[in-house]
Amino acid sequence: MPTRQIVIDDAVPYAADMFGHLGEITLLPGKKITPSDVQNADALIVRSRTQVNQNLLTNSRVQFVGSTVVGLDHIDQTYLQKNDIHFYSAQGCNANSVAEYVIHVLFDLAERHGFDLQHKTLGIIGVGNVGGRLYQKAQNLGIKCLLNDPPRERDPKDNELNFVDLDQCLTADIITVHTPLYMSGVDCTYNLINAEHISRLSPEQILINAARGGIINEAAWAAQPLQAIVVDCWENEPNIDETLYRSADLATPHIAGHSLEAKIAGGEMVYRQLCRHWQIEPQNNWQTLLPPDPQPIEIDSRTESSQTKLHRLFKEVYNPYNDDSAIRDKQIQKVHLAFEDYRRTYPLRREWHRHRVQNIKTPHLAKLLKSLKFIIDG
Ligand SMILES: NC(=O)c1ccc[n+]([C@@H]2O[C@H](COP(=O)([O-])OP(=O)(O)OC[C@H]3O[C@@H](n4cnc5c(N)ncnc54)[C@H](O)[C@@H]3O)[C@@H](O)[C@H]2O)c1
Ligand SMILES: O=C(O)[C@H](O)[C@H](O)COP(=O)(O)O
Repeated sequence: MPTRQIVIDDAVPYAADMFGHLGEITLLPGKKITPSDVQNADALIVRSRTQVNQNLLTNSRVQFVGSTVVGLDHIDQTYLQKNDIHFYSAQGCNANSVAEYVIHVLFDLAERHGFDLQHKTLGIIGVGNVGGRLYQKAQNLGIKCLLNDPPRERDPKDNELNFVDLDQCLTADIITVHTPLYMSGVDCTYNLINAEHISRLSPEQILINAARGGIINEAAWAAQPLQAIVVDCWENEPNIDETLYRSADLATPHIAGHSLEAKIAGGEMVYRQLCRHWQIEPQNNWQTLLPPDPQPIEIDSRTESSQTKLHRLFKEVYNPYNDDSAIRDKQIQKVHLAFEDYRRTYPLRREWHRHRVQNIKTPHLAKLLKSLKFIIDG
């Protein structure tokens, strides 16, 4: 049998080590994969920056497409299905990474604006893999939540949670969206939070988009006085809107899902699916290449409040403002240029469960950290 050819987005970590025993690997920047690159490929492994459609695949022999991310707006699934091309998407691979990003942001906003998160309500629009994990974490932290997810609410079998309608959810102190980007249909999410909704928000409210640009009306959002505007996902990335960018309290370049664990999980889920598709036994030796866990973190202060201690801990683990300042510039053209480069060379970020915390003297905090999946020592 001729050696199989596999084209992979070079932003998939450990791709050659993971997929190398399945065939001949060609690594390319996701945005630059062309029809000629995939013409003789048997499998195509992408992230979100490759538009997978007829233009790309019409003359290729690709029979397997794997997307190592969650969003599906870059994939023409109808075309793949019509042409009997097996498609697999790593749904949920980065849910924890995004949920942790939002919690880090909440703690930072609480410190900057001097409020206690337990006195705030969090409105979660879209309660799937990301929204569901965020809800769990928020509950563990004693944050009251309002949940909005009409598709789940309509499902008679899905009765574990209480949902509210969008208008009710938009009364929360802090609102965060975690839906897919649907351009049409009964659950259309494009402009889901429209100018009318935004005009009714108060200056004390906070609005976060770490899902997809376009779910929130950006022109109205930029003009509305709010306590904080947090944007990770933008329309027309990387050429993001300057007015919204200058209005944002935190502007990150679509990295909420970019923890190392999330990127590896996405690649591994697709890898194992391709092994199943080609009936080849998966191998694990690439896992020996993973970086060691971070150094343990000490928390030994009995004086500060739990929230302050937690906030110090969270900042030590990850500070989203570093991802803001990394590309911030007075000239928007420089921000546009830095946006994609920074994402492709994103610094190492480890999820909470890779961190050990030691010397905790307050049992309440130890219990709370365990519920948030930090590893507690002593
Ligand atoms: N910023 C990032 O790095 C990042 C990372 C992961 C995912 N995302 C984005 O976040 C989205 C959600 O990710 P996920 O893994 O939770 O997906 P998911 O499919 O598990 O969850 C999406 C949820 O949204 C709900 N939903 C659909 N239409 C809705 C509507 N009109 N109103 C309210 N809820 C609606 C669905 O019922 C589902 O429960 C993804 O589609 C992706 O675009 C961004
Ligand atoms: O769709 C997703 O999973 C996320 O938006 C993810 O951050 C996309 O990652 P990218 O391919 O843009 O690096």
